[in-house]
Amino acid sequence: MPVCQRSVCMKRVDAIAAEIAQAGDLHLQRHAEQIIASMPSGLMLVDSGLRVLSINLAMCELLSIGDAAAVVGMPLHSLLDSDVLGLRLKQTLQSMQSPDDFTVTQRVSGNYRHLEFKICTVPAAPAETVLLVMAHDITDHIRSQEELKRFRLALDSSIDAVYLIDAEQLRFVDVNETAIATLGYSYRELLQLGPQDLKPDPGELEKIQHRFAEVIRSKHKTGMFETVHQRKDGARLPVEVYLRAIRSERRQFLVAVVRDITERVKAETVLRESEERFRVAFNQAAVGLAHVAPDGRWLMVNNKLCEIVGYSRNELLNMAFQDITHPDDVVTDWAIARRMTACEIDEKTREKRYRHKNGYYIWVNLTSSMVRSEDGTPKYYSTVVEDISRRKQIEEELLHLANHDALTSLPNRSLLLDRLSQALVFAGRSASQVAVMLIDLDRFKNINDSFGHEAGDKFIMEIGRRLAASVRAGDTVARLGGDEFVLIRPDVAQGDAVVILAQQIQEALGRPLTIQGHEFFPSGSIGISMYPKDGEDSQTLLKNADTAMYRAKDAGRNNFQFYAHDMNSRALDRLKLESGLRRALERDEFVVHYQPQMEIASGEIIGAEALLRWQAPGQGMIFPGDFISIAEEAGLIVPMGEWVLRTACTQKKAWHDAGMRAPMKIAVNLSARQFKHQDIVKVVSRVLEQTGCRPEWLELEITESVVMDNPEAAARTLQKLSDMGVHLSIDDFGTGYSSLNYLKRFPINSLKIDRSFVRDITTDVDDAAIARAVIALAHSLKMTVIAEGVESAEQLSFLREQQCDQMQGYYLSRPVPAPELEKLLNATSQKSIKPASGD
Ligand SMILES: Nc1nc2c(ncn2[C@@H]2O[C@H](COP(=O)(O)O[C@H]3[C@@H](O)[C@H](n4cnc5c(=O)[nH]c(N)nc54)O[C@@H]3COP(=O)(O)O)[C@@H](O)[C@H]2O)c(=O)[nH]1
Repeated sequence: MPVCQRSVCMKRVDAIAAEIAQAGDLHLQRHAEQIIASMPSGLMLVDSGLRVLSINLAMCELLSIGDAAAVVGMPLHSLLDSDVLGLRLKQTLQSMQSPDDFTVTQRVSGNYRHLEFKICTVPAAPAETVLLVMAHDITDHIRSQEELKRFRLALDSSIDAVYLIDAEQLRFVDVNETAIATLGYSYRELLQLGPQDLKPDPGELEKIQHRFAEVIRSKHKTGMFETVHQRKDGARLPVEVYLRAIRSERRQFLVAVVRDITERVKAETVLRESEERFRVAFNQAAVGLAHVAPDGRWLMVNNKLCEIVGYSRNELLNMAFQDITHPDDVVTDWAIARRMTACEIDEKTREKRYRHKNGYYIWVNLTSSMVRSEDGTPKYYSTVVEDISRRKQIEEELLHLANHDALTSLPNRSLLLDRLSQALVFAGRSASQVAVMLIDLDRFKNINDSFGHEAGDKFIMEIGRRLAASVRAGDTVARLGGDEFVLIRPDVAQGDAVVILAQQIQEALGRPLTIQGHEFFPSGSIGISMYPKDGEDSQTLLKNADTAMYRAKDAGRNNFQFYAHDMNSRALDRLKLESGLRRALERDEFVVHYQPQMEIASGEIIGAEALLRWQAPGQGMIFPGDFISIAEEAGLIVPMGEWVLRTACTQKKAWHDAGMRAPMKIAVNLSARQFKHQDIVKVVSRVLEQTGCRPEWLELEITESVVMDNPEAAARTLQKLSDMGVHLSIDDFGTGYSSLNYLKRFPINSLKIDRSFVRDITTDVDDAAIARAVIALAHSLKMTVIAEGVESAEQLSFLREQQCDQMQGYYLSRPVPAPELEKLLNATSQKSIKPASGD
């Protein structure tokens, strides 16, 4: 029952008692009984013996009495669990004064009920004292009081300060114990204050009003912010405030739950300071530092790393590590990354290369480890980068010093032996030869003795330069000391190549040399040993080359000697052949023979190939197979080739002018060296002009390797020749690169099926298939196709069946001198081809 309602009832108990007293005889007073019965509160009259005189229904309900009449006259204690009421009634009878209200707990139907009792004497009954007992059920009231107490206790126990704020007055209406403890004000003091009084900073009132208004207007009526409160003692207190707007009794309140965040702010400050310290240390570290994402992107880089790789921070943060890593190192980096991701390794240190922004590579020593989130997911690689370019450079310089001769910078003995053993291993596997040349300068001691060591050093340095310039990539020139040099040529196919090399070395050494105003004519004695013939290990080969070198010295210096005698005689033969070739042009010892070419369908001779022969005095006819390669290597092919071209063009013009039966075109072979080292376009146009031969009468035969060496340059040259009207043919087709791509790009008129395919064309299915394919290919590219080396009717018949356009070979005629070709043309019926005589 609410407090006010109870007090109304309790006031009325006196009035009721007075009313009853005025009625006179209590026992018979019907009026008094009526009054009691009609009251909503529990009422009963008790006599001085504490027996029930009268009881109303409300009291019966409170005491759980079923029949009111049955209890009249019964002692009061039989109706109640507690004897508190009895005691109070006795005290009242003794003192004749009404006691204060008191509460009795009565068990009713298994539940406890709290009853508030009021006792009053009925003053108008002198003969016998009668007491009026009034009771109310205050169980609900007590329960809600307890709930309120519990709630208050909970509120006061909260670690957060809680304020109930009157939003209009901006005053605290209530606060909890924590608020009191936190701020240092008493409860009363706080109720005199408002939220603005807790703010140390000026202008806070407006801010608070504004913020409160926002929360009140907001949909969820809540808000949260951080601020600083000031305690009573002036200390500042960082807080986090959760606000909720509530309305009660038509007034607007705000509940503020305020959490002290001093520790959190301290922790954040510590963290911020720590991060700042880390940032400064990270950026100013003397080594490069970075965080790299699992996909390789740079996430964080310090100043030193930027300095090492030459990129700005922003540039790097838009790149990945692989963008600036040497291609050879990227694979290793990813392999390590994979192992780290799989937790196989925690950390890895390695040396690798980054490409500096300026394009050059730098060596770094890199240590990386993986940083993972709490659940183990890879977050980033933490990387430490140290620039070791200088160290690497020093290492390289030391390595160079350890392996090279200080005067000439050529490899020294140690590196020479290393290279030689590598060359021997390779040659052993590929069944090739290795040449070891020991070069000893002739009379070098005289230079040293006569002109001093400075001149001697300059002399040696120049010789070293000349030797190094005379060799090709893959060769090694080393200085053993003094005036001794060694040259290694790996992968030698033929001994002839070594002879040429020895000649080149002699030539290079022999060029006059001026030092300190004196002219010298250097020369060297060269000893040559060959792997595997003259030894299978480095020491033996060097020893034998040394022996051969002494033989060269004995033979009068300035010459070369092979360790194996048969090589010397072969070298001698080759040298003889070469010097013979050099004189052959001047001495007019070359002749050109012509081999006719026939159109298969018509049997008509439509062309002839010009083929060079050498009539060396006393040696009979020498065929190109024996001298063309030497002429190529010695560079003699260029004047020889031009001579053949001129001779063939002159012959063709002569046949034409004489009105004779003659082949329509003359085919001339062009060597690779001619094609590359001569302005062949100029040579051909000059020869055509000088001889009067028409361009369409001339066909130039080139091999696949000639054009494939430098396809771009070859395409330009061939186009110019083709534009002149000269025919172009690919010789020995199928034996070289056979790149079909160039066939489309070059202005080629015909393909020549190599005679190695024609030889077994009727017996070997593969050769037959190749021939068929070449014919089909040529036709599809609108080229004519000619088969060379046709020696039999069967071969010709096969080619005819396959619609090969032309043929050339002994079956028609061997290459013959011009007059014989003329005879052949005149004598032979062009429809009935018979083998003809020739060389
Ligand atoms: N750069 C130059 N190369 C030239 C020149 N003259 C010739 N050569 C090249 O020398 C190679 C050998 O030529 P040769 O000894 O003259 O042989 C040619 C023919 O005699 C031979 N041939 C022709 N028909 C047959 C045959 O039925 N059977 C058979 N066994 N041999 C035959 O083929 C050679 C022609 O070949 P090709 O040039 O490929 O058409 C040779 O590679 C010549 O090219 C020159 O002046 N400059």
